[in-house]
Amino acid sequence: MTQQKHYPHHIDLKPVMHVEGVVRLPGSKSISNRILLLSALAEGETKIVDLLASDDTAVMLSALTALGVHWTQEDLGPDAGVHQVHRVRGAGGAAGVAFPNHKADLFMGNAGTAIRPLTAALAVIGGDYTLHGVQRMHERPIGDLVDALNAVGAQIEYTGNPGYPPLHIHKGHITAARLSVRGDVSSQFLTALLMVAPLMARGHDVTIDVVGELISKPYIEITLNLMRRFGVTVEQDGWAAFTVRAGQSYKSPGTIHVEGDASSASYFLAAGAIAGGPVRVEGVGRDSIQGDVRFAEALEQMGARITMGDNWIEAKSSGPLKAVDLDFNHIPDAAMTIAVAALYAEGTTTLRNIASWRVKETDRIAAMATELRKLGAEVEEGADYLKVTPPAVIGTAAIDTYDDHRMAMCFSLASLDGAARRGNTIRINDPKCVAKTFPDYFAAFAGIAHDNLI
Ligand SMILES: O=C(O)C1=C[C@@H](OP(=O)(O)O)[C@@H](O)[C@H](O)C1
Ligand SMILES: C=C(OP(=O)(O)O)C(=O)O
Repeated sequence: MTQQKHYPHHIDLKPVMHVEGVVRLPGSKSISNRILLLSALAEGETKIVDLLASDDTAVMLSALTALGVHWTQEDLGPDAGVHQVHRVRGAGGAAGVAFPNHKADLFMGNAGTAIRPLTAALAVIGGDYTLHGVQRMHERPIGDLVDALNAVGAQIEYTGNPGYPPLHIHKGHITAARLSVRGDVSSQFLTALLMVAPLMARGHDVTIDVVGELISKPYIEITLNLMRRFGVTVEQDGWAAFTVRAGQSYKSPGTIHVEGDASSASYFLAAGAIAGGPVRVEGVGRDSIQGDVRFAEALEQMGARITMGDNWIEAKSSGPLKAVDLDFNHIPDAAMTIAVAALYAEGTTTLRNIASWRVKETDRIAAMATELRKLGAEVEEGADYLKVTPPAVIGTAAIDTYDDHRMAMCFSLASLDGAARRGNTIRINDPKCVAKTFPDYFAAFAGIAHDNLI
């Protein structure tokens, strides 16, 4: 993959006495992969500024190449790294969307934002496609999406275990005007169907009904917002039904800019809240379309001082953090950062309504509980919750990361010196997993870390 850095087998983080500084965030994963697919489905060429460069976007770009979609990355010479520019030539037109290659084998790594929407797009467009990923991808559910599509005439077959990738997509025939999909395992299934609804709404409206409680709702807002930028509006009946009127199709917006990643912001903001600050992240703020900016509210409830502009957020400490007891269904990714920040809070922090953690990069409830306990925390783990009571002083430990970028990034925070609860030397095993969304994470973390104890 293009983003491989030369990472060692492990990284040892010395105790950090103080954090301060400004971090320019990498592009949002959720926005990047949505924009790439929408650009490919649209009519016209889209210029994308500041696309995330990471494993998850690399697999999406490779898939577009395999499908025959033409895209380029501009060589900006000395400006490279300041602003990234990609151009994608859309495969949409008056006759619908036609990818040049009708047969392809697509490796999707462990990118949910790639495999789920692409499965829907390829099932609707039709062809002879196989989609597969890393071993963990083959343990992450996709059955609700496949059921929704096959029920209306798609031809998607499981070539491994039923309900999971790998998949083989054959040419189906979808004419239905109404589909239904479960919303309680992953919101990405609804996102996938929404993104392809205009491809189905040829000559008739298409309505998608959501069965069961929809989780991770702010990600649906990102989907709807970006569809609008590409010229398609969706009528919403609460969170229960979504209708795309007949005759709409995606058109390139010309140039589109990718915001900084709000989930990636959470580690730096938490660092500022724990160990002095101020730490400012640039690239997300009040104007963001990402639900994870609401991480700042949770941090504020823990006692951090937060300030926000249109395109930046800043966090600093204001005395010891306090424990919180909150529902984190709306911010499942950034919520992991709260679980580690809880090491520095007075009292027991409870994270509720996080069952989806169990089907992400790893079983994140189990992994989080195991690794927090290594540092001396008392942890109670339930089917959909976690309770974290911090130790008096954080222990030293080698943290296993389970090929989960967020485990590696979150646990870097345990090296911080926060209030009376001194951080410690922390070994992060297999740190290269951060390449899924943030290949330069440890360099960015080192950039705000000061007065490291040798
Ligand atoms: O649509 C998206 O971009 C995402 C949705 C969320 O997944 P779930 O809907 O499975 O919770 C989130 O955890 C993931 O990192 C990105
Ligand atoms: C759950 C995540 O990823 P994915 O997009 O693969 O679901 C994540 O990035 O935390």
